[in-house]
Amino acid sequence: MKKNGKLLIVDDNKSVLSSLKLFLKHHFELLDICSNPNQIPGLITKDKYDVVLLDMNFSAGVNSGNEGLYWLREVLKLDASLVVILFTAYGDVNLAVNAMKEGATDFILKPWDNKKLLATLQSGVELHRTRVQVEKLEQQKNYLQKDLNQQFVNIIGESDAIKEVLSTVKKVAATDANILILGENGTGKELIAREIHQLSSRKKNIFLGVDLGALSDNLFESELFGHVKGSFTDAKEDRIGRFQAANKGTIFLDEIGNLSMPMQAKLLSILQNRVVTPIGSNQQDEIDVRLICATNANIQKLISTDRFREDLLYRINTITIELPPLRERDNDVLIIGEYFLKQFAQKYGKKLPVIHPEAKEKLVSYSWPGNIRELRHCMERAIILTDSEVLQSKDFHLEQKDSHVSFGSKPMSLEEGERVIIENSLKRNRGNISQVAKELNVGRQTLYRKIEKYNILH
Ligand SMILES: Nc1ncnc2c1ncn2[C@@H]1O[C@H](COP(=O)(O)OP(=O)(O)OP(=O)(O)O)[C@@H](O)[C@H]1O
Repeated sequence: MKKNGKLLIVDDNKSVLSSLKLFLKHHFELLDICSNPNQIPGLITKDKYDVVLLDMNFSAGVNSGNEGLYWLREVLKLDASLVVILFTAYGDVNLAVNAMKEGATDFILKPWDNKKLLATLQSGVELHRTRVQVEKLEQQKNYLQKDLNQQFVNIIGESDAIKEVLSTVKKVAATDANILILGENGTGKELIAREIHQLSSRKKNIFLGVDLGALSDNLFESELFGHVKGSFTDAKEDRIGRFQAANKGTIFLDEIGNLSMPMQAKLLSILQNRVVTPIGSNQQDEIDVRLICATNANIQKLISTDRFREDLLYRINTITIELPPLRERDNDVLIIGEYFLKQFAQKYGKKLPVIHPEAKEKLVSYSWPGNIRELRHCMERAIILTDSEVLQSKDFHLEQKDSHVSFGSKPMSLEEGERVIIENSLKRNRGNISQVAKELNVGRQTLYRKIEKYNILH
């Protein structure tokens, strides 16, 4: 017979306790007994039991049932989802009705019938499991609701660079491999993460994004793993973490490079053990999530300066996808720009303007430090402000400072200049040494020597 359910029996009559234990221990996976109700607060923690079978009268000679009602309230304060079944030799209908109003689920009279008692306790276990499931689904729904408010966006672009990314996305989506997406701000890392989820077998389940950059160390654990009511001052109610909410789906951890070392250790242990423990609970929740991480930081540099754990990197980067900056995506600036123009013209009820060839040149030669997000804002602003059918250069307000080339106005030595040139060329050619050597017209060996000399990470 399969044992199912976790039960606590509280009764001051020790012989009642031992005969119940003898009979019920074959049916329940956990069975605790207690003859002193004052021990209840020490015994109950969130989700430890499914059902509490609670005597109504404890002090000798008192049989008003008031003690039972008092302890019923205390039990429910400790875990509101618990199923409490009251147990009394002096039961009457009024007492039963009062107890049910206070949150008891059922009532059993002594002397009891074993078969009936067992059936009542077993349905109590089912009821508790359903309550917990409903609670989780309710919170998952809240997360989903937030996600539904996100607009669905097509991935636009015809450059070789983006085509290559999309072909990798198709290959890896079907697997459950952990993926690390690298790329500057606004290059579409989240969009790509969503696409991977959409193309995976998990697409019917939740995609949950977490901006780690916005989470303090204090919030990290409770947001990701959940907490039980009262485990810290602001924990006003039980709450599931994002890992539990994303169960069977995909979790997207953005800005992973911003995670502090202690939090990296916590994340690593979760990924190794595939279980999370909410703060204040001693129950572990198994997690089945696909992990996609993203960062705009140079992870190798963070590792070499002891700011990122190498073992964590190996856990999260089974596959790495690098998103090229917009300036390296050939004509995509115009293709994506015109797509946004059309979108915003519709949104603001304007006639779709065309872009003057000179303005097109300006858009193509601009370095787009904020990438596609900046392009989107730029197009929105142009549509809002223009009354003309042709958009001129002046209609696009571009940040003139070219952040890519970091030759500032302050004096610089020849060597410093050389270093900046090499770094920029490496960025442009995404670390491809042969292309950089060709572009700078030096031999590969010379280039390697200089990279070493200037301690350039690539
Ligand atoms: N190829 C694309 N086609 C259409 N829209 C895109 C494309 N790539 C990105 N976008 C849009 O650009 C904006 C920025 O994209 P996203 O938020 O995915 O970038 P990110 O790299 O995750 O940014 P951050 O590093 O700041 O978190 C979003 O509005 C997104 O919908």
